Amino acid sequence: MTDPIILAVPKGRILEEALPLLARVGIVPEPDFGDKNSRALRFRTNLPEIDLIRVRAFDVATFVAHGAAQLGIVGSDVLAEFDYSELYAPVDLGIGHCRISVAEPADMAAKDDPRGWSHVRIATKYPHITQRHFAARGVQAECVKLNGAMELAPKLGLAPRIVDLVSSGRTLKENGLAEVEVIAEVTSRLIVNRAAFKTRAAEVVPLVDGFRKAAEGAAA
Ligand SMILES: Nc1ncnc2c1ncn2[C@@H]1O[C@H](COP(=O)(O)OP(=O)(O)OP(=O)(O)O)[C@@H](O)[C@H]1O
Ligand SMILES: O=P(O)(O)OC[C@H]1O[C@H](OP(=O)(O)OP(=O)(O)O)[C@H](O)[C@@H]1O
Repeated sequence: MTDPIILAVPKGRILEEALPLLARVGIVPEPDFGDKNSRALRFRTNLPEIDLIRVRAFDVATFVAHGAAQLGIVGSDVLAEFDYSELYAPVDLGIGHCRISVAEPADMAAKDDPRGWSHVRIATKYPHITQRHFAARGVQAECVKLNGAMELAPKLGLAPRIVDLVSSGRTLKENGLAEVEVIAEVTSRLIVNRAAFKTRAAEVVPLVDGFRKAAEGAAA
């Protein structure tokens, strides 16, 4: 028997939105998969030819790019940050809606003009997106890499501005920050390892079609 196809799913907030989508594709994971207390990392499904792994959001792209998993579900923020050439992202799944934005303390934003910036210091989990965004208009971005809680950086003097994900805007507001520029809108994508798309086409192509139909059905 050939090895099962492995689908990598992020264990954070996308997981909840991914479960109904998987059901529409006809993939029902074993019960432990949705249980945040479970320590298991690899899970069987109702389909013997498909297993799921639950990994950190940024690691979904790494597992799939290296062919350790054939498919994955990942935010377009992660794809833009890594820009892996081994990945093909054929389906916008319409889940995980948010945006990636520049923010700064609300009192500073009230009198700031982003058009006047020539050099910015930014705390972020996304240094490549940040540098590309600012380089495109000739602004030099010096990034301090953090893995979370970016919102603390301005008040504590680590960096006056941040680049982070924003959805309701509540996290910014509760930390005295204001959004000053939207860099990009974000949704989650189905990603496929390019080599697997060719070598395991008989299994991968119907799955990609299944996800496309499930995403279109949810949007209709
Ligand atoms: N506020 C949000 N609203 C909607 N989608 C979001 C939001 N925050 C993050 N996402 C999406 O979910 C993905 C995972 O988010 P995030 O990195 O915050 O999760 P996490 O569980 O903290 O991940 P990790 O622990 O691996 O860093 C992001 O890459 C993004 O695509
Ligand atoms: O605009 P809001 O609706 O407040 O959402 C934005 C927050 O959501 C994400 O964090 P998450 O909750 O995933 O936690 P994390 O920073 O620990 O990853 C993001 O990093 C922001 O902090």
